Amino acid sequence: MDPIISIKALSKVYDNGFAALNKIDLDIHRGEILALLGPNGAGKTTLISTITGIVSASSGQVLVDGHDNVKEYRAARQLIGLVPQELTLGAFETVFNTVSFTRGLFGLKPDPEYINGILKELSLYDKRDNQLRMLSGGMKRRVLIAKALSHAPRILFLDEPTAGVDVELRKDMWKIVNRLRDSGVTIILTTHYIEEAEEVADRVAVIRRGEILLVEEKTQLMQKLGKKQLVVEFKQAQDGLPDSLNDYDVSLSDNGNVLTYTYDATADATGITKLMLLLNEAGMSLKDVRTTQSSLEDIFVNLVHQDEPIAETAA
Ligand SMILES: Nc1ncnc2c1ncn2[C@@H]1O[C@H](COP(=O)(O)OP(=O)(O)OP(=O)(O)O)[C@@H](O)[C@H]1O
Repeated sequence: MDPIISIKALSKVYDNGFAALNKIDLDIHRGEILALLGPNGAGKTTLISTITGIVSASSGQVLVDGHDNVKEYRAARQLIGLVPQELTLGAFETVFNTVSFTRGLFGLKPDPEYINGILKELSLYDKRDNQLRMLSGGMKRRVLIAKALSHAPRILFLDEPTAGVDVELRKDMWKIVNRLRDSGVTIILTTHYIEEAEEVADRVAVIRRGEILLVEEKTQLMQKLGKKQLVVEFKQAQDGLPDSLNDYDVSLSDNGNVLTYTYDATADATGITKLMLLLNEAGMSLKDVRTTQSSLEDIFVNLVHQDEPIAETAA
C-alpha cells in the first residue's frame, strides 16, 4: 500500500543558519500510530511543522496522500489535523464557535452535531458557551484537540500531547486515539514519555540532531535491541565461576551472591537449560531465579546518547 505520507530528503535550515532537519526520508503507513522519539531539540516539532506547512522546508519534498504539501497545500492540509504543543487560542470566542470556525476554515459546511459529538468526547460539552479565557490550561488543551478534529482529518499529528496534562485528559486522549485508529486515521505523535510510545505506537522513529536514526515496528525493535537477562541468586556466596561457564555471557555480582546471564531472547537456543545444568553440576545451589528485559526506554537511551553527554530528558 502507498504510504499516506512520504517524506523525501527533507531539510530545514533556520534563518540563523541552524540545520534542524538533515535529509529526512520517512514513509508513514496508512492507519498506523507512529511515535517520534528524540531528546529535546532533536527536530521533532520542526519535522511536524514542516509536514503540516507551518514551517517551510529548505529542500526536499513531502507528499500527503499524493499531494505535494507546498504546491497542493490546501489538498494536503485538508487531510491533516494538528494538535500543537503550545496553547495558541484566542480569548473571547466561545468553545463551540472556535471549534466550528476551524471546521469552516477547511471549507466544510457547519455540522453542529459532529462538533457537539467531539465536545462531548472531550468533556467540553457543558463548557461550549464559555469564553476561552475562562478555561483552565487543561481545558484549553482539550479545545486544541477538538479544533484539530473539527474537519474529521485522516491524519492526526499530536505534538507532546500529554506533557503536563492531568491523568483524566491523558486517559481521554488515548481513548480518542484508539477510536480514531479503529476508524483508520493515521496518528503521528511525539512524546517524551517513552512508556507511552511503548504502549500505543505501532512503529517508533528515533530522531536525533535532525536525522532519523531508525524507524521500526515497535515489537521488532524491542526484540532486536532488547536484551534479556536471567538473574540467578545463590544460596551461598560464590568465590568465582567454574570454567564450564567460560562460553557464557555471565557475571557475578553482589559479593558473589548473584549471577547475571545476558542472552538473546529471539535466538532458537537461549542456552538457559544448559546453564542451569552446569550450575547444578558445579554444586551451586539456587535460591531464586528471575528474568528481566530491557524496556524501550533503555533502548532509546542507548541509541540516542551514544557518543554524547546525557541531554535533558522530560520537558
Ligand atoms: N525558529 C527557529 N530558529 C532557529 N532555530 C530554531 C527555531 N525553531 C527551532 N529551532 C532549533 O531547532 C532545533 C530543533 O527544535 P525542535 O523544536 O524541532 O526540537 P524538538 O525535538 O521538538 O524538541 P523538544 O522535544 O524540546 O520540543 C532546536 O535546536 C531549536 O533550538
